[in-house]
Amino acid sequence: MKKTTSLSELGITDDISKAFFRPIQSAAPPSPSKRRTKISVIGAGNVGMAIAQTILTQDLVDELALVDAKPDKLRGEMLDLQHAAAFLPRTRIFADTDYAITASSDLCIITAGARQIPGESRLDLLQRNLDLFRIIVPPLAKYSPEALLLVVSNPVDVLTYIAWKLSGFPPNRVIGSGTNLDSSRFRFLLADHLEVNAQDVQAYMVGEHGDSSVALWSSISVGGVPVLGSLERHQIEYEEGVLEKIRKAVVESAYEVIQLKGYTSWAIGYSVASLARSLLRDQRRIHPVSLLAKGFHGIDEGKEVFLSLPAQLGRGGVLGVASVHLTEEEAKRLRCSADTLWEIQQKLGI
Ligand SMILES: NC(=O)C1=CN([C@@H]2O[C@H](COP(=O)(O)OP(=O)(O)OC[C@H]3O[C@@H](n4cnc5c(N)ncnc54)[C@H](O)[C@@H]3O)[C@@H](O)[C@H]2O)C=CC1
Ligand SMILES: CC(=O)C(=O)O
Repeated sequence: MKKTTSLSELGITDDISKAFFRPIQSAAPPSPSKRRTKISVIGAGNVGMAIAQTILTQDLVDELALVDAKPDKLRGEMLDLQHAAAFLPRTRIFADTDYAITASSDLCIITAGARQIPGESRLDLLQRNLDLFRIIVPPLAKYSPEALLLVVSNPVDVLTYIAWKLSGFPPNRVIGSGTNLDSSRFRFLLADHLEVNAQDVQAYMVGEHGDSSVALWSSISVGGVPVLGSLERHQIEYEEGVLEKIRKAVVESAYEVIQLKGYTSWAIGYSVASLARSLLRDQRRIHPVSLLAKGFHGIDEGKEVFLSLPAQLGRGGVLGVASVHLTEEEAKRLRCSADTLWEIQQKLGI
């Protein structure tokens, strides 16, 4: 791939900066212990670029590396972002088809791969994206052995398991974006219905990022007030059918966007940038993300599946799983999701 045209390539040397700035007397070089933070985004498609641009506007890193298999598209995307430099916090952006540019990343975000066409489920993408992950994950692990891996490509839960196996990383450093997005959709629908701000609604979807995701009704609160308890106190009846309709609306919202515009991108961009912030800035915030879920809520210890549960995220990756209460029905649905994913994984031979 052709390199960015820099001023030095045009024969303009770094010495020129001396015409503008002279060092102060007795200045020491920058401290070697002050490391620059770096994120690599693999896949410069709709999702990868939405994530990249959200990361840039939120000033999350010093360096952003982009990798894709299509060199022209990749260079075009890189230049387009670089041309916004005058309006953005200073971030060094570079791109290549060679994974060497991802070296020493703090966080690698994988978005490469096939996406659903209308009518396809996320699980339908598995075989195509499994083959890609065999190409993508080993070099990422080789060039950034200390990095956190954040998987976005679908089906995200099974691919997070695969990334864990292929990387050899400890499970706390391999995370799937999971139901962080589904939970945002859930909060939006609830906030819209209740006419409140979605940021004041605490509500989690857990389990598979997909058709079998589980809504945790008992833990929904608005401004700290538990919603179901409050309805009961005011003797407002609600029906299980209504709750299931809202859950279905969350699940179907991705299909609707794909039907209408061909893909989803903006919401996943913000969702992943929020995860990147919690991880790299050690925010210790709780996010529902896909993690190694065996042993939680009755999921068999022998079943190595990745599913979303509310987890505390920080610089070390997954710091812990929140002890949220699940009703017996919710736990049963979660175990059902785990069984489905486990059966799929058994057939992969990984
Ligand atoms: N987890 C989630 O919540 C969400 C996941 N997704 C998933 O994200 C993935 C990407 O979706 P889009 O960006 O819309 O697709 P896209 O088709 O726009 O982009 C995919 C990119 O991957 C690149 N690619 C293919 N093989 C590669 C390789 N070996 N190395 C590097 N790059 C490679 C392609 O050149 C393309 O630029 C899909 O699997 C989609 O289902 C999408 C939205 C939300
Ligand atoms: C495509 C997808 O996984 C989503 O938007 O939820």
